[in-house]
Amino acid sequence: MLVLASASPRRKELLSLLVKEFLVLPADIDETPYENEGAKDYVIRMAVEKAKAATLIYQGQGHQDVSAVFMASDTSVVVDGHILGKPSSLDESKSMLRQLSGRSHQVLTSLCVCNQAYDHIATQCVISEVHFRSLSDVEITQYWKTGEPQDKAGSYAIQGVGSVFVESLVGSYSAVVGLPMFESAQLLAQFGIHPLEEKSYE
Ligand SMILES: Cc1cn([C@H]2C[C@H](O)[C@@H](COP(=O)(O)OP(=O)(O)OP(=O)(O)O)O2)c(=O)[nH]c1=O
Repeated sequence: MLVLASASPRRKELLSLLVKEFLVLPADIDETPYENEGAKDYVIRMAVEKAKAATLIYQGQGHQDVSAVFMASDTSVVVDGHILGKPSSLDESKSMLRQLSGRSHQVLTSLCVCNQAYDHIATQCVISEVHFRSLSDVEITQYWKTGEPQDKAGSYAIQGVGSVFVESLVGSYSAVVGLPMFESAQLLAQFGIHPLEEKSYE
């Protein structure tokens, strides 16, 4: 059984394109970066912690499948070395989007796939470069009212209305949305999960 350690509907939707059956177990972890922690180290640590937390929940639920595979991811927006998570207020959203206005930023999405014994842990970090046009304060406030920025890293969604801010993207679109498809397939293959070889597609 594959277990997706995530509360993100985007991740569930994207993974369902690769794997027909999997269990979703959201893992609640402390997402505070360590002091001076680099963005790449941070997103990888987050994915590993989410995956490990899911193994504990899985075992606590009494599942007996020792061959279960766990997968988790983390997406952060990085500008001038600052990690932007999800905004908790309009003020925070304004501050984030003003920082992103009229320039480029990076979106880092990590992946962790592991087994229950943790003797096989595969990780990866996908970095994409996104360029925003200049944003006015009025549209930032209007955007907040759409409800879209609230649960998104950096306070925007490239797959939603936020797409009107995005002048260009160099990298992986699916990674920015929350789950890098190419890299996910590669890591899952290390654990014997091969999307296009599943019999259910025949
Ligand atoms: C930049 C960007 C982020 N996002 C989302 C992806 C992630 O769901 C979210 C970043 O927060 P995360 O902490 O990576 O994920 P999450 O809390 O939503 O889910 P979980 O930790 O349980 O897996 O922002 C978009 O949907 N579109 C975008 O363009």
